[in-house]
Amino acid sequence: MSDRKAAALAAFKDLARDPGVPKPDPILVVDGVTRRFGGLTAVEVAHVEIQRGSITALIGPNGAGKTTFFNQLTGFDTADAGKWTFNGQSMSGVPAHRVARAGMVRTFQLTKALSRLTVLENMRLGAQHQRGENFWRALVPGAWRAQEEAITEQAEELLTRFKLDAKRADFAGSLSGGQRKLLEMARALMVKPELVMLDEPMAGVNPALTQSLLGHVKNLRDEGMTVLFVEHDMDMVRDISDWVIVMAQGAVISEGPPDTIMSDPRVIDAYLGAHHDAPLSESELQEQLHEAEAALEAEIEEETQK
Ligand SMILES: Nc1ncnc2c1ncn2[C@@H]1O[C@H](COP(=O)(O)OP(=O)(O)OP(=O)(O)O)[C@@H](O)[C@H]1O
Repeated sequence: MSDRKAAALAAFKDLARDPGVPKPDPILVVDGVTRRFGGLTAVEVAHVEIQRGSITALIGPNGAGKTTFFNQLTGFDTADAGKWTFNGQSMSGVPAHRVARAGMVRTFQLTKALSRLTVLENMRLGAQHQRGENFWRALVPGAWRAQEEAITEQAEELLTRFKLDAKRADFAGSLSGGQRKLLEMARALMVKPELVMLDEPMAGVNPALTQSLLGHVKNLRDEGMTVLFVEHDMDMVRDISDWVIVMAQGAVISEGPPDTIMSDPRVIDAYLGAHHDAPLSESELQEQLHEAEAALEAEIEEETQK
């Protein structure tokens, strides 16, 4: 186990499993964030803290509000109410590019427009907000060029690390599902973030690339970054997260370690209540089937005894 993993686990060791439980050293603190779409309250998070230097998974049934919450925190969506701080600095209402510049960045799925750019161009775009203001650009072209070169150099380094260097001149749209995920992660690192927020990092990834992607996510923590990710794949959640936060119907309903979180009755209720997309592994599914069969048999027996 890496030192950082051990430190992260030590930080969570004695924490209560309550929604909103305070963390020893939070990098992100959220209070009273709500988002309504017409009559629907998509997000209603009373309080939540993300521990610095850890990998935290955000899980919950479809429509629980995870993506909306991510979008609010990173400035891509507005909140109807609420406050949140990153490193003690208020981020409520701050636009996305400034949130990223402050060190909090989220990954994005490749849009159509980005697919038509090359891999290297995508990386360079990731650094967009690092650039000097246009004013200085006009006045000091030499300095600008030096910065451009530094950005390209950083992009090349990251592409090598993510084994995408051979693809640098290819259109991003030609990459496989897993390579796209690697590019999304590499692009986010262009701003040298402290907190990396990953939206479904394993979605659409071929099993051959799974381990490599998991390794990259763990590396982020081992290099001192904090990772918060939304994911439906419970095997991945168990494999890499130090702590799990569960959302349902917009609110945080439970928190806890990955190996026990799914046995929390509040979590079971939330997933069963959602009637779809329960994040069950094969063995859990089997167990649930057995339980249902046993219950049915007991019921039949009861009926026949009447
Ligand atoms: N722009 C929007 N306009 C109207 N309703 C929206 C909008 N965005 C999200 N919603 C609704 O808000 C709720 C939360 O959606 P959200 O996508 O945040 O959930 P999620 O937990 O990320 O779900 P999934 O796991 O399926 O991605 C859903 O009921 C969704 O239909």
